[in-house]
Amino acid sequence: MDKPVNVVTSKALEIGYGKTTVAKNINFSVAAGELCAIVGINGIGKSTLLRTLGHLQPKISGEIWQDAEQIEALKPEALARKISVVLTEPLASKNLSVAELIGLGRQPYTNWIGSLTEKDKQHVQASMAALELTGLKERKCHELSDGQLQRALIARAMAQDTPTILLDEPTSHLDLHHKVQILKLLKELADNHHKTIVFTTHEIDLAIQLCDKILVLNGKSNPFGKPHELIAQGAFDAIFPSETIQFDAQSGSFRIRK
Ligand SMILES: Nc1ncnc2c1ncn2[C@@H]1O[C@H](COP(=O)(O)OP(=O)(O)OP(=O)(O)O)[C@@H](O)[C@H]1O
Repeated sequence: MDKPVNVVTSKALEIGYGKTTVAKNINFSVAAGELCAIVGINGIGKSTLLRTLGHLQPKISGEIWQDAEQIEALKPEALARKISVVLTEPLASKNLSVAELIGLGRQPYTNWIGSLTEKDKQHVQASMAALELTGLKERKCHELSDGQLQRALIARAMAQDTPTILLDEPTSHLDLHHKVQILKLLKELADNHHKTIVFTTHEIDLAIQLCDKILVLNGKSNPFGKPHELIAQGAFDAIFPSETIQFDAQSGSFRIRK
């Protein structure tokens, strides 16, 4: 059998700030074509983990691998061609047009002036088309709805053309329809464009329905696996206090305890 390609792996990973540990014992492996959600309660360390995986902050201990290389061994240019990161932070300039924002995704490939070649422009156009943004390409980013801006940020990551895409809460501030739309787009990017996609979310029910893999940060063992395996292990049962919310393994969703 062929070896899986573009695998992002963590082994005994410990994350945090300075000497303060936020989470440890994090072990997972996500391959090309797989969509993986990181879930867990507020403050458990989802965003910290995502930033650590993108090498935007240092780990405390353990290992993060992108295929056969540990990410600390990658030079910044090599990292920018392997991993794109979509964060929740506000944009530095919302005065950019949608096309300009997506064009920034080509920075790892452009010359020092940042001018786009024909190939770069083709990537920008393909990303715009995939995220259904072509009709909005002249719009300024401050004129977009939250859902449209989220799509533009994902298009920028797609234009960066990295095998791995990491996203921090790509569905926050969106209504249910647009949450599902974004998650289906991510699934489509993983399936049809063979990306390795890891994102943080509070939408556990949706992640169970749509993701190939889920990492549950729970402050202890941090179970990881396919949704049905995690359901069978009871990994979702103790995420929230049982006196308020119960996980229903039959439907794979949470129920309010009345
Ligand atoms: N820059 C920072 N310096 C020190 N501690 C931080 C910093 N950012 C976050 N923390 C702490 O790290 C812990 C994990 O925060 P993080 O944002 O990763 O959690 P999260 O699971 O993404 O939370 P949420 O679901 O609320 O977004 C929290 O206790 C938080 O206060």
